[in-house]
Amino acid sequence: MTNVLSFTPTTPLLRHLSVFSILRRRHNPTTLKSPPHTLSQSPLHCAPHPLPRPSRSASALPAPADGLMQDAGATAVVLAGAYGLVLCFDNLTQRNLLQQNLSRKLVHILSGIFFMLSWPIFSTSTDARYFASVVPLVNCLRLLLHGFSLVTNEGLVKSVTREGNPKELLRGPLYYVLILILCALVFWRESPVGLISLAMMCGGDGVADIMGRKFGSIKIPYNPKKSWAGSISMFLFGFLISMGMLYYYSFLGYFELNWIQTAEKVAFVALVATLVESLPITKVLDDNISVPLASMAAAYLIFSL
Ligand SMILES: C/C(=C\COP(=O)(O)O)CCC[C@H](C)CCC[C@H](C)CCCC(C)C
Ligand SMILES: Nc1ccn([C@@H]2O[C@H](COP(=O)(O)OP(=O)(O)O)[C@@H](O)[C@H]2O)c(=O)n1
Repeated sequence: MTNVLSFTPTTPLLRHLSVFSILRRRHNPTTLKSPPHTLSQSPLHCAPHPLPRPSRSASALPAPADGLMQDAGATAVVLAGAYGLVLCFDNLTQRNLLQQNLSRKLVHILSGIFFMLSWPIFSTSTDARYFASVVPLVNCLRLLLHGFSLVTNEGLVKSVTREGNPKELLRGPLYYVLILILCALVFWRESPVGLISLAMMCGGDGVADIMGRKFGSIKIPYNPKKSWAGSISMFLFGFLISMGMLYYYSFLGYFELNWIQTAEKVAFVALVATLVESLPITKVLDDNISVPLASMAAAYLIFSL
């Protein structure tokens, strides 16, 4: 199998791989007629492996309806997961088993990571990304309703804000879900750019807060609100979670990676994200916007080389 990380925008958006068709392919070696493509590079789209059309029994639904059912079900499952995650941390915070700040950060870290992990359960349809984007969109509406106090939900506010002020929902958390929507729609499962950017925002920035608050006695010279411990954690966890996510998608057959090159490129993106996160610009630009956007730009450039 050619071991190259490569993507191409020229190949039309062929049928995307879903975890089921990949597992079917993996466990049915006879269908793997030829090694996957080696493609020219571009960071926007990878042409999925040539997939044989799955054989369908006479009683099976026609492909579009089948995909529609799968995407509708996946959307319901991920929506329930999102609601359950926040409810779980709400309970832990309400029972004072978890500090509010830590609860918010764990929701920050886990929401995006679980969201990315869920993408392969959606169908191979080119519309699957729109179904997946419904989840952060529903949460966006939820944050708006609660942020403007049109609806009250103590638990959500307590598990997702710093001081328990509903208006806080209209900043960090809202930008966070908007970035989830952007990455799902623009990059989806086809490109490492979205996965790496979300890993930096969720894993890197989230862990930086936890480690920085706990061990951040030595501050960064140009930003006394940030610390070396926080920034080093941002780099390390942003890198590790990005690589882990790329390995997950590689295992499922979405990417073929040259791991040495990929590690070097992801390290570069993690460095850029860490530098941006350390800047004293939070009052002007929330780091749930600056970190993922800087990561997208850096990842797009470095994966184009
Ligand atoms: C607390 C959050 C952001 C705050 O960021 P910061 O200001 O501390 O830098 C995250 C808010 C998460 C949101 C309420 C729920 C998002 C759920 C997500 C769209 C889907 C998760 C699905 C998965 C299966 C659990
Ligand atoms: N690089 C970093 C990031 C955060 N932190 C610590 O984490 C706290 C919250 O960081 P932040 O303002 O970036 O929080 P969010 O905007 O990510 O919620 C900071 O006030 C620091 O105590 C750090 O020490 N070093």
